[in-house]
Amino acid sequence: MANRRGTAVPLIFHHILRYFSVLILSVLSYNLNSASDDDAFRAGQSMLSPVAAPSRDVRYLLYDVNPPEGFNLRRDVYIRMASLLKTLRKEGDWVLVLPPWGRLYHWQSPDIHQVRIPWGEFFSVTSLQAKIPVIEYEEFIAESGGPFIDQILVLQSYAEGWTDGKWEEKVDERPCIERLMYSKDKQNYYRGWFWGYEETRALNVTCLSAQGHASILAPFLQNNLSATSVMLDRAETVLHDHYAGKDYWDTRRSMVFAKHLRIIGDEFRAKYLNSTDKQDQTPYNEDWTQMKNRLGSAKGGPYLGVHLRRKDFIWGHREDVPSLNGAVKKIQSLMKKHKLQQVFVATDADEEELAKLKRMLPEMVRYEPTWEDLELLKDGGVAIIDQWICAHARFFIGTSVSTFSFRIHEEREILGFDPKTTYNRFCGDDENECEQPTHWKIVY
Ligand SMILES: C[C@@H]1O[C@H](OP(=O)(O)OP(=O)(O)OC[C@H]2O[C@@H](n3cnc4c(=O)[nH]c(N)nc43)[C@H](O)[C@@H]2O)[C@@H](O)[C@H](O)[C@@H]1O
Repeated sequence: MANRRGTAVPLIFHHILRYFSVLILSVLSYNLNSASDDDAFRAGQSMLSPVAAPSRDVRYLLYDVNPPEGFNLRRDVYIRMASLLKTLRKEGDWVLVLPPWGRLYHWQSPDIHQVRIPWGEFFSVTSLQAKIPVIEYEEFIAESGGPFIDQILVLQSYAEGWTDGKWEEKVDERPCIERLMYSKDKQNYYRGWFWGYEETRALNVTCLSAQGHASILAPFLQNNLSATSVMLDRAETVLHDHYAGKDYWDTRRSMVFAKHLRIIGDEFRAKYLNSTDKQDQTPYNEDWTQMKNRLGSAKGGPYLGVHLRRKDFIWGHREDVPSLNGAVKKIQSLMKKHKLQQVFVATDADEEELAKLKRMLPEMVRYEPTWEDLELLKDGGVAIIDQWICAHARFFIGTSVSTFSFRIHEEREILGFDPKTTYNRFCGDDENECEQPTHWKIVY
């Protein structure tokens, strides 16, 4: 119920905003009607900027990611943007605008509205705010006075690749290499995907070749631009400032799952897997800044946790992904080895593979939401519940190079599990060297 209320308010808000933005756009288009060429348009822009001056000297950093990228890579890009924001704030009052969730390739549940989803439906925004200032996109629209983004910088690599085969960190404004995903409307504003907010427009779009860690963009944003709101598109182009360092872990720890999702996961654990925080020694503190479970202190619930990535991972016939037969054999041997009677399986397998899996592994426990649950939680919420349950298992095994599995590793690291129980993956049936995942030790 809480979730229903949570979505209803932004929807009304959205309609009001849509009304006002259409009004603003019509007034502006009337004023700018005479701007026939680009120069006149830009001259008009500086006099009549539709972005109302915010009360303080705030600058907004927005970002988006390459459309085919999935949920858990996007969570990783958030960490990179958080580092950039931290660097930017050394010289200005920058705020990170959270890109609404939606239209993700993997979120294929039919008949469910999955666009313009605020971060608050999946994560605790107050927890994020304990690390850096963030606001939801609709707050940005309200605060900045309209659905306009001053400047979009589309990040790209260098057309010429690495110079002399040498890795060098650099940033330069360059002609766009790929066809832009933005087009001009009648008023000469740029329209684009903008997370499903049809009324959003950008005033300017240019391309920036960037090679290096996220914070190399800071001097360019601080010194070369006067825009109040800047959006980095293809933000995954830049790397982590310091992967798995203290700052990385602080931001990662601040990405606390929304409470209603954790509660559903906990109730499921208690009901079907005989697993509670007390018995499992996985205490959780709502305030992530106060949470520091010693590595090895968590015991975990009496079940094996499995993340079995299928769909696009098997279509490519990758050699590091097992057949269903191979996966079931490994699961059974792990259950025997660790004396576990139950196995929880998180998977994106299709109906046909699921039916096979159920036949081969009848004891398998899965979180299967009803259509009503799914409508409320969305594919992203269900993915988080699956991850939460896997994160609490006594022993976990995931899928090679899946960021879905990586995020479970991190969650278990935060909960204080012995790394031996976490950094495990399935091997392909014919894989000769089956290297296991790296242990990225938590840093406080
Ligand atoms: C090939 C690459 O694969 C990468 O996927 P990978 O890292 O596994 O992980 P994700 O980026 O999360 O993308 C996989 C998506 O598939 C669904 N999914 C996968 N496994 C499960 C599961 O066990 N339970 C539930 N509920 N949902 C699952 C979920 O929507 C998840 O966000 C993509 O991020 C890249 O963009 C690219 O497509």
